[in-house]
Amino acid sequence: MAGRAIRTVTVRGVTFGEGTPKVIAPLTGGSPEQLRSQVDALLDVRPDAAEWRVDHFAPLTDTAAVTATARELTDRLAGLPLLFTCRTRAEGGRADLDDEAYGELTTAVVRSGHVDLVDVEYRRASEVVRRIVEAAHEQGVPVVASNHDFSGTPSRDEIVARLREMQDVGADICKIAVMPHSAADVLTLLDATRTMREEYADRPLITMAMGGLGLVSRLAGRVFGSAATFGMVGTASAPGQIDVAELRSVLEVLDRAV
Ligand SMILES: O=C1C[C@@](O)(C(=O)O)C[C@@H](O)[C@@H]1O
Repeated sequence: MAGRAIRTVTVRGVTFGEGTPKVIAPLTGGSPEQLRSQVDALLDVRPDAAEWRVDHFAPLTDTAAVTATARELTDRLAGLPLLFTCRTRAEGGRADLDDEAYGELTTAVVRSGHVDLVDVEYRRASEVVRRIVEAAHEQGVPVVASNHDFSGTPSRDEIVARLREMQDVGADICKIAVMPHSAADVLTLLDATRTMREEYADRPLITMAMGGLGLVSRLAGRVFGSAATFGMVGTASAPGQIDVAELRSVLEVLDRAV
């Protein structure tokens, strides 16, 4: 698609920002055992990357346990990139952490060297965001800045403004998820993605409208400018995700046509 030249992001041989949108599969296990069996299921369908949604993990505040588990997951994923995500309640996740605790956990895991990419909710306290981004970049870990609106869909200009703010805080990839209540909302998300990609983005974007109405936005990244899409292996981490295998086959159909 048309657009500005962007700085692609490559981790473990997977490049975000060129070619077919990359498929990321979430791991939502509550214990190391559950996570192990999710990884095994995920390896069978080979997404491009895995996301550890640590907010589903029971000993969330035990940094040593989280870090040890990150290491185990990375080993077990056998070369598949791992995105570390602590999704707070404010953004639709389960982590009941204040901004300081969120920052401490995320920074510690990044510094451990056991994750390949890190999600940072860019609307947490600016000092906390700055510290995580700095730690990640010192460690050579690309930052996926994120924002989620589970209640509705902001205007096109507001979505674009948020994605630009993410670039300003030093994100390497900028991600936004919104909840549509109409087909017009889905179009708003897609138009914001296209506008950002064509006019302002100098790095990869990941965007989606959630829920059944928004599913089309999870499939059409190649056309509108989203570099990745989340697909599930058994358990979804957000409404509207479909199975990795189905997702891949639709992406391939679209890819052949574009
Ligand atoms: O940010 C996102 C996107 C997401 O919310 C989705 O809608 O697919 C799923 C989350 O696990 C991930 O962290």
